[in-house]
Amino acid sequence: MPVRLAILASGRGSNLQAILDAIKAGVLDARIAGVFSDRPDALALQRVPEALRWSRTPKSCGGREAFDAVLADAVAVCEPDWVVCVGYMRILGEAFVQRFAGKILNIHPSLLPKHKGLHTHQRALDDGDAEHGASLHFVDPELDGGAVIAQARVPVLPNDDADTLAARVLAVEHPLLLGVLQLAASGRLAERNGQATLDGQALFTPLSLESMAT
Ligand SMILES: Nc1nc2c(c(=O)[nH]1)N[C@@H](CN(C=O)c1ccc(C(=O)N[C@@H](CCC(=O)O)C(=O)O)cc1)CN2
Ligand SMILES: NCC(=O)N[C@@H]1O[C@H](COP(=O)([O-])[O-])[C@@H](O)[C@H]1O
Repeated sequence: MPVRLAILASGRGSNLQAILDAIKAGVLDARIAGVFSDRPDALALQRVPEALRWSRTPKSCGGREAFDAVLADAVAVCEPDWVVCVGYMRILGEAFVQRFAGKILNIHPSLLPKHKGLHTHQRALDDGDAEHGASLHFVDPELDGGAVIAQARVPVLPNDDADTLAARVLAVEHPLLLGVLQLAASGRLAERNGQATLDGQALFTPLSLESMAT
């Protein structure tokens, strides 16, 4: 039975497109139950049929807390097995996180716990990091503080700027996301007591792209 994915996105949706392509290719046993955005103009919304799109602005809902509640109700309607944040640029409130506890995943463009938050590529450059990358983690109320499931690493090159580095990271985000979603779809992934577990065993170090490929 395909797992039901509720997608939260605020932007162009290349990670969503990677999910759609994997489903179509038959390599991800999942279906998109809905795409939810805080930005009605998000290109991610255009990647799915209109019936799967939902968008409101926090302002139209009367502020952040009210928006989170309306969003949670809308996500609940599609009865997701997993809620997947792919470039969703709003911090989810505690009530939302608790309502979907253990089911919310996020892809973050840094090697957590380094560079939580925004502008991660420029910060990696500013810090002179030799490598950078992406993390796939469970979402908890703390921003980018949830248990890390998997990471993909890329070198920082001498002539990099934030855009070239972001492009190199994005290229590994897609396989990282799909590798973790395949584990989720096969029932092997879970969050227990704030820890990521695979086949019931706690993950003390994040999975790598290579380890998920085998
Ligand atoms: N409770 C949580 N919510 C979210 C998490 C999380 O780990 N815990 N991850 C984020 C995604 N994210 C980084 O991966 C992230 C999203 C948004 C922000 C942020 O500072 N947003 C600002 C608004 C920014 C804007 O409008 O452009 C804000 O919400 O005030 C930082 C990191 C998804 N949610
Ligand atoms: N803090 C969250 C964050 O910055 N997420 C990042 O937004 C981009 C979305 O790209 P996409 O819309 O092409 O999938 C991705 O690089 C993702 O890591």
